[in-house]
Amino acid sequence: MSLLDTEKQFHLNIDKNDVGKYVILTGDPKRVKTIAENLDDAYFVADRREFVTYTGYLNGEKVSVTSTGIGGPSAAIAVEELVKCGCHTFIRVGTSGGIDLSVCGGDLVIPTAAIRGDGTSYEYLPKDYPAAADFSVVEALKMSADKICTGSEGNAYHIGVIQSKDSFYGETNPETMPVSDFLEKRWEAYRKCGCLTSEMECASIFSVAIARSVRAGAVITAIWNVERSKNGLKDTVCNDSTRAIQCAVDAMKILIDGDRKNCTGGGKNA
Ligand SMILES: O=P(O)(O)O[C@H]1O[C@H](CO)[C@@H](O)[C@H]1O
Ligand SMILES: O=c1cc[nH]c(=O)[nH]1
Repeated sequence: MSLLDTEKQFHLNIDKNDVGKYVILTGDPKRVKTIAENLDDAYFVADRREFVTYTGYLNGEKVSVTSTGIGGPSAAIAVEELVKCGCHTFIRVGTSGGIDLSVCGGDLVIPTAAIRGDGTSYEYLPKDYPAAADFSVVEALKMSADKICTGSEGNAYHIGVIQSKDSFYGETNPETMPVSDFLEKRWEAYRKCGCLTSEMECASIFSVAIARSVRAGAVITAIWNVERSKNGLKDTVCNDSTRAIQCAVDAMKILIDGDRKNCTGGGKNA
């Protein structure tokens, strides 16, 4: 008998009765309650380490919200333990720093894939395998972003490749690092390739999802874009996740309804 054989998952302190099969993930534990307020009849489930979980309902289906903490290792643990509890569909709601000049502070970014600048994904996938988001999740997020962003005074949304990395300050203060040359050249190459924005969990989350045959996608708010100010463009700072949360919630409803219509239990192998 090991500590891992208990009914409750070792880190998240949840079991399969505590969570729905559909889960919204987010980095910040304090964002979980705010997201859960968008579910019907949401209730608190567990709070251990960086992992806070609430459960409620969308369109009558049980849906959970769980925080992953910052970075790939803890995000991978969250997805692993949720999959062990039967979860098969994940949408990450996150924040990021814009890279492509078209991305303004407050814009939404829906990744099709994440550059694997994390360490965790290398313990899951071969090094040349892409950390791609699940297409049906991307499609559902695009449908909801179309509705949220069309005709609104607010910000645009973008779909494409993003960067995941392990060091926040390696992104924001690369010039202070002994490896500044490497970091700055790499960032510039990503920018030239059209990489949209930079965050810290998608590559690991998508990689675990691929390895475990479940679906994962993300909607990320770019809270600023230093490339814009460097290039003489206006750089607005907007750290408001309201639209990303709405986009994720609406997309989850689309996925739930789609699974019901197709008479599948959801998930990749359904
Ligand atoms: O807002 P969250 O989801 O935490 O995402 C971003 O914010 C954190 C860094 O400030 C990293 O976790 C990064 O991925
Ligand atoms: O610039 C940013 C902002 C949020 N999160 C990141 O990882 N980078």
